[in-house]
Amino acid sequence: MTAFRSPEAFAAALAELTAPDDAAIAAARARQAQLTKPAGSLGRLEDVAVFLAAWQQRERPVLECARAVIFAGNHGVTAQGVSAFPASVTMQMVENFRRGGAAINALSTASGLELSVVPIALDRPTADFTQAPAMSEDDCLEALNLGARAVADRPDLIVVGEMGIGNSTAAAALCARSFGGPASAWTGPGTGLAAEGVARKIAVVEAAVRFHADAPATAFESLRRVGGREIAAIAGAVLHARRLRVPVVLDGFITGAAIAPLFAQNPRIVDHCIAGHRSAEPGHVRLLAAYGLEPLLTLGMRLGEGSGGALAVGIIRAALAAHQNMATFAEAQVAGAL
Ligand SMILES: O=C(O)c1ccc[n+]([C@@H]2O[C@H](COP(=O)([O-])O)[C@@H](O)[C@H]2O)c1
Ligand SMILES: Cc1cc2nc[nH]c2cc1C
Repeated sequence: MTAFRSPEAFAAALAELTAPDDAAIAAARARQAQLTKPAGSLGRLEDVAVFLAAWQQRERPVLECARAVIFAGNHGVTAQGVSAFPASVTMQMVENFRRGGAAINALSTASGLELSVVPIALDRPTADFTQAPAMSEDDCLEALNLGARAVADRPDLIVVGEMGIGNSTAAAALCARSFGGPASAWTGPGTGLAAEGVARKIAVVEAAVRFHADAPATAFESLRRVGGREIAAIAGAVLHARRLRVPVVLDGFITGAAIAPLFAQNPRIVDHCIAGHRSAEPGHVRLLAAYGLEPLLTLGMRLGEGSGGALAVGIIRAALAAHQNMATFAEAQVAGAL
């Protein structure tokens, strides 16, 4: 399966986004209006049920096959001392995911999610993007297509997650390139840099933005130049999910930043996305505000690996349980509003 055969095919897919199903939205809203509660009293749970109805194209959406997918990649920019951890941790954490010992293993089980781990060429880190494009066109296309493959069987919902030491630097560079603003507005401690390390990281993001300033401002070129393999895979997964009308739950700052260059080209890209949580990484507040997305949870998490997205699926399941299982006023013989 090759969803994106060329940078042009990727751009064309981004230009032609599917729309939510208006009939399913109307049917789901009508059902919500009949359930035994004052109108609107379940707050965002009602919106979540209607959102899933819109993308699954049915009045009563389901989460029988819900999947968390973690893409992993290595980053040449780690040579600049931008992370509190060594790059070797990326591969070691992939092994931990496989053995079942990571937070995402526990949280995806707790939320009834199938878990898929997709390491991408970990033995070939991207180039240091302060000095060269992170990836070749072919490598970027391959990563986009690996992302698309993770949703090709049309699960009922997908949570996107990532693992990649150094990738909060790539995420900051993608945000700065896509939205502008000073590098300092998008750059934070990541895995736990102290103030001096954050200052160095800001200079690295500034250098990256400067180095690529004259490159075409397309989503593909931004992903290729200052992204990473796991970041491009997330972009490919989100875009292909849209083609298949699979709703997406975003995780933290890095999964959000993966679609920043797509948003700059077509802001409708966030319409089939739920922000699972708001990460403690400072740039995430600004990013979610730019997208107009209100996170479901704010728990001070900043782990990545899909953990906040997985946790939000518990809320989404509750929203669907209420939508599916509550009695209507007529069924329960409860009087409606005066
Ligand atoms: O999801 C987030 O908001 C988040 C915030 C900070 C760090 N992370 C995780 O930590 C790694 C990136 O941090 P760093 O410092 O190595 O750039 C990567 O593996 C992410 O999954 C994730
Ligand atoms: C231990 C560790 C686990 C992670 N999971 C996602 N990013 C991570 C970064 C580190 C350092």
